[in-house]
Amino acid sequence: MRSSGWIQMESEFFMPGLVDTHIHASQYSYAGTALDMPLLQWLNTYTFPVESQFKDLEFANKVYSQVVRRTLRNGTTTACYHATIHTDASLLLAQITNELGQRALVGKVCMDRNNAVKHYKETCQESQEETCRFIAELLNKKYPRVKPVVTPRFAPSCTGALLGQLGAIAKNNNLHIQSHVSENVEEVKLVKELFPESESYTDVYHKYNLLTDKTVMAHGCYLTDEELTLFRETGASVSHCPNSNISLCSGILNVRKVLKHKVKLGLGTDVAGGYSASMLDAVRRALDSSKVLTIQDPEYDTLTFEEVFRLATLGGSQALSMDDQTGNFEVGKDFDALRVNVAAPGGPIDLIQTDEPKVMIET
Ligand SMILES: Nc1nc2[nH]cnc2c(=O)[nH]1
Repeated sequence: MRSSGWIQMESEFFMPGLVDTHIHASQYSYAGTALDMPLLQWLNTYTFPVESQFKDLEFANKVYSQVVRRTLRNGTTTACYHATIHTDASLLLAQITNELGQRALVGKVCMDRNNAVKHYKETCQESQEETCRFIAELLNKKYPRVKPVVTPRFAPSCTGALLGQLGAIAKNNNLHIQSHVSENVEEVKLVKELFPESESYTDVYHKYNLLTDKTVMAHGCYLTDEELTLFRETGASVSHCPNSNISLCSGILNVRKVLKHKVKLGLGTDVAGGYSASMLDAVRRALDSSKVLTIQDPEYDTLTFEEVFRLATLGGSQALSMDDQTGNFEVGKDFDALRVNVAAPGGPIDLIQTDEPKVMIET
């Protein structure tokens, strides 16, 4: 066997663990609520006030333990997490993922601009110093599967000075980077106003050395051909978060266009913009979104189930530059696997005699 998606048995099979390339652990407490506003208002009204509570380590411990347990139960063996601006709570999230056995990238969020909720931001210097402390303390723990990821929240929350410092920190420590890009029309317009010298939203990150082959950017609904070319050239990837894109009425990512540009692509739940912490839900929403594009344009080549399954596994590991360790059952990788029993008593599946499991092998 060279590389395989499924290993088949009677009513049970193993499949590669699911890879969530974008999830806000700190937003889990209000997942499934508060989806009545577009992105920028939603951040100011719900998200920032909730995230500011993570200064309280007891609260952080409660929410982070719940979200890691829940995502593991949902089959997420690898997750790329946004925490909050609080270093100690972010270290706690890393500790919890390590203890519960999830492979994870954990990011202490950086933001030195926030006019709406003034107490939920750092100075540029604090953000830089606390990021360095977060990285040093986390690396010092030597967790085998949990690593830090440099996390500027998104361009509107950061000054150019902070973005530049974070680009340098990531480079000097050879670290992953995560952020958001081109999620919503109003946000793209705001970035143009805040960074008039940049050619595009993507160019803002590129200018500050934040686009590398270890960068994952969430959403990208409005990326132009030129921006996707920049992603391709730098090796940066896109995290497609269909539940969130629909729930916040942000837009619909044209996955075919991203794939045509040969940009690495994974799937994300984007809790709590996305109301579900399940990657199975992300698979379903990705298929639904693709079908909406086909309804709008019958020439649009709808994604297949097999393609979306791949995005949720190997595609995600490629997007996180972890495909040397996980994503499928290729010899030499770690065995991040889900054991699925489709005939489990009381389970959600009714097996009909003619049902045949589909065997997918990728070589
Ligand atoms: N969906 C989403 N987009 C963002 N852009 C900046 N911050 C966020 C966030 O928390 N969620």
